[in-house]
Amino acid sequence: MKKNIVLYKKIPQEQQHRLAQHFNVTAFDEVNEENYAEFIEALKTANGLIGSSLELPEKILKNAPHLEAISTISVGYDNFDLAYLNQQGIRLMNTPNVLTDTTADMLFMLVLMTARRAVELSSLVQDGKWKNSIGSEYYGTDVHHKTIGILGMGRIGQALAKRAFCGFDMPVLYMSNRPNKFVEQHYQAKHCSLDELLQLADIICITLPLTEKTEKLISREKLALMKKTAILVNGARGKIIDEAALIEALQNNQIKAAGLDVFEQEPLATTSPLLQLPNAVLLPHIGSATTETRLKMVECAVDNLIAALESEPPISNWVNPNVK
Ligand SMILES: NC(=O)C1=CN([C@@H]2O[C@H](COP(=O)(O)OP(=O)(O)OC[C@H]3O[C@@H](n4cnc5c(N)ncnc54)[C@H](OP(=O)(O)O)[C@@H]3O)[C@@H](O)[C@H]2O)C=CC1
Ligand SMILES: O=CC(=O)O
Repeated sequence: MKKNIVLYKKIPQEQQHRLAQHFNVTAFDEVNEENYAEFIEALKTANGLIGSSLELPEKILKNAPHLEAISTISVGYDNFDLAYLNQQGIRLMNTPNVLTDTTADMLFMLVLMTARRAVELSSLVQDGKWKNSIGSEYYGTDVHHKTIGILGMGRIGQALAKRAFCGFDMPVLYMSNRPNKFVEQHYQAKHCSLDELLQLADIICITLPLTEKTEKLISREKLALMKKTAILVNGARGKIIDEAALIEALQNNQIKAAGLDVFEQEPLATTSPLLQLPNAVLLPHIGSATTETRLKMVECAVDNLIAALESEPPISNWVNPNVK
């Protein structure tokens, strides 16, 4: 007999068809206020879940007493309570690797956009305000040969270090749980403490996961350590930065600029002071958002769910393999 699964994201037809060959699928393009009760009802018989961009804490998953596996279409899994999943014996799978290069490309784009003031200057053209050759008040900052500081030297951190060192001749500093021989040998990267990195780097990029240890890691005190000319780029999770403190630092020109793909609350509120700041470049969480990569992520997540519900371990991309 087929197992029951709930799909809570719109995915390509072909991939939904693959799921339907293996499972009874209850599908939601997204979960919202209107279909929330229906979603909770579907959880009651669900053996598996697949989707992304939804907080699924214990109080929601309690409605799913038969749940065996969750396949998230993302590499990050901070929207789940891992301790609860472990306690309940629920397998969690994610989609690492397939999005690494695309996310690193986006991060480097955000570095360049922020340093070269791309949004601000593009709007001059679009608003018909480009009348003369631009003056020094609009000059940007060089990126090549500047020191990049990377927080978290995992898959995306390494791909970013490669772009910075090989493409832009940038000395690389990094902060990670442990030294990484590969980046030290190939990109001459130097392992340092968080405080050292914040004091020395010209461009600081966050590629850490959101955990209890990294939440608000970039606090008011840490922002105060950065150079006045520093650029801060976050392509990981918004809650790693104290956003109110960052807004103040940008308003007071305590640091030069920030490039943000992620925010404490998403979508960003239309009342956020960040929207008024010319020295903030804001993107709507698009790290992996290319047609090719999003398709690979869905394919990977579908494979993961089929394996999690139909195979014996070892299973790829298993976040909590301690759960049998
Ligand atoms: N903007 C977007 O659209 C996207 C955002 N992301 C975000 O990027 C994050 C990173 O992805 P990825 O590179 O694949 O993940 P990885 O797990 O490969 O890399 C994370 C790195 O951070 C290190 N780390 C974790 N906690 C700490 C800490 N407290 N101090 C220092 N280092 C730490 C890890 O070390 P160790 O292995 O020792 O724990 C690891 O090296 C994801 O978790 C996700 O949140 C990812 C894709 C797209
Ligand atoms: O934010 C995206 C992810 O894959 O994690």
